[in-house]
Amino acid sequence: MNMNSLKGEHVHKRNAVCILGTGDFGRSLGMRLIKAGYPVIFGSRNPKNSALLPGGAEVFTHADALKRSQIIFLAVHRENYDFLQPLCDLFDGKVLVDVSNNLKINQYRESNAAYLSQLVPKAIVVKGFNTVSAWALQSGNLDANSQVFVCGEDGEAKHLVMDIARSIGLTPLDQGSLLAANEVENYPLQLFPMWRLPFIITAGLTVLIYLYCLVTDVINPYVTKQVDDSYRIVVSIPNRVFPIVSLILLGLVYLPGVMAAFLQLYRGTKYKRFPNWLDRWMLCRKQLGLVALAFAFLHVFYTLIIPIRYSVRWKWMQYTIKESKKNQTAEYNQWWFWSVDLYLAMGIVGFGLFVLLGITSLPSVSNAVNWREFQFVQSKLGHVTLLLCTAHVFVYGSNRFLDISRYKWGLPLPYMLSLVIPCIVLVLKLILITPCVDSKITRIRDRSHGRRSE
Ligand SMILES: NC(=O)C1=CN([C@@H]2O[C@H](COP(=O)(O)OP(=O)(O)OC[C@H]3O[C@@H](n4cnc5c(N)ncnc54)[C@H](OP(=O)(O)O)[C@@H]3O)[C@@H](O)[C@H]2O)C=CC1
Ligand SMILES: [Cu+2]
Repeated sequence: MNMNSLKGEHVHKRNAVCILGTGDFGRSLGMRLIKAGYPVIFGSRNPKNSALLPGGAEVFTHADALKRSQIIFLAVHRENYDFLQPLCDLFDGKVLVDVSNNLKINQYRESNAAYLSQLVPKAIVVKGFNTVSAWALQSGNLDANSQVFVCGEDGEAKHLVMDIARSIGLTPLDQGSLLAANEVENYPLQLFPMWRLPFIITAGLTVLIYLYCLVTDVINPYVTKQVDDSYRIVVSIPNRVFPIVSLILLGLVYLPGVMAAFLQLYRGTKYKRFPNWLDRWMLCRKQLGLVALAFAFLHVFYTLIIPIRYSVRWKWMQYTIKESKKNQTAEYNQWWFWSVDLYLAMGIVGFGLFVLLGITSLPSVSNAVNWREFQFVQSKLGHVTLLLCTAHVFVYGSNRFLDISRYKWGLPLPYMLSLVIPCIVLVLKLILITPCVDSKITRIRDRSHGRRSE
């Protein structure tokens, strides 16, 4: 009749979940599970001493709790696992989830989950949930870090655990067999794991290109002509480095996607794992994109201040004085007007789309759009952004190349390097969207689907 009775019915459909250990993690997980409608049964060394447990949960001794449920979360530190040995027979055919973390990377020879499955051979051990903190579970603050890695030998057991994860608002990711547990356990101990590669690439590119420009723009004029152009260190050179690095990074965001599509095309199936490096690269695309966006922002700000820079105004003044002394005006150059407006416009629109891409990658926004919308924005719009930004840089540079008198040997090398990866991506993408190749890919994906449902 009313909502409560409906909810009550819903609750009855959920299977009871047992949690061994009433510490921080056990309690937080129990609270979330109860909110999601699961009956929760705690197993504790002191069942009477349980004032802090979430309301609605029941507490028993370990043995009694185990008898009441088919799925068990073990919220106890690895060092204390031996209490399970006498209870071994109660685990027969049950799913046992290992959520434990260690204090150091590779602290033990075998993963905690492997150790557990030796200790309790009758249980079906699944590793998971160790990447969420008790605090995040309790506060419901899962937006930023809702990913949980799950691995185990038994597919059905894994699905059960992944369903539970989903029902409490987490995003489970299947990592394969229990052999992956080592990696899954090391993950939370790494500092910014997804950011490491993007950070190294960005820092490397930035330093190299900066140094190159330093040599060509400051050191070379000083040594050969005794001209002191050292003021370029603070604005001119950074404003060349930022767009170049940004464009290279944006290219690197979309390169693994097109490479993966070609790999599928070559293999004729999409159900074969990608090589490890490609997987890793794909996983840090978002971070690469966000760094690229930050650099694009810097480029925009540095460009906006150009008119108020004293060095620039001084040069304009000198130019005007020179022209008036010669009593002549510069020629009216339509091509020049057009190309400057063109690259500025492409830069603005490209930057606008880039910001849009950044916004849609925020978890709170991507949760609000459905999968197709997200795919559309990130892939279609992403490649259009890349196209516009590449064109922006290309037209900007060709301006200088066509006018040989402005040609400096400092500009071309980093500039041309910045165009290489984006152009490769765009050409490959162009091939991929031609009707003939596109239909081939669709066929591969459809055929794979068919095979899977057989
Ligand atoms: N805290 C966190 O944010 C996270 C924790 N984890 C993992 O969850 C597990 C539990 O962590 P956490 O809750 O923080 O730890 P706590 O120390 O808060 O709780 C551990 C619980 O284990 C039980 N316990 C302790 N010693 C023994 C023993 N000798 N024999 C049997 N049971 C024992 C106790 O429950 P009782 O008194 O009821 O028997 C105790 O409350 C760990 O493996 C940890 O790595 C994973 C991700 C995040
Ligand atoms: Cu620019």
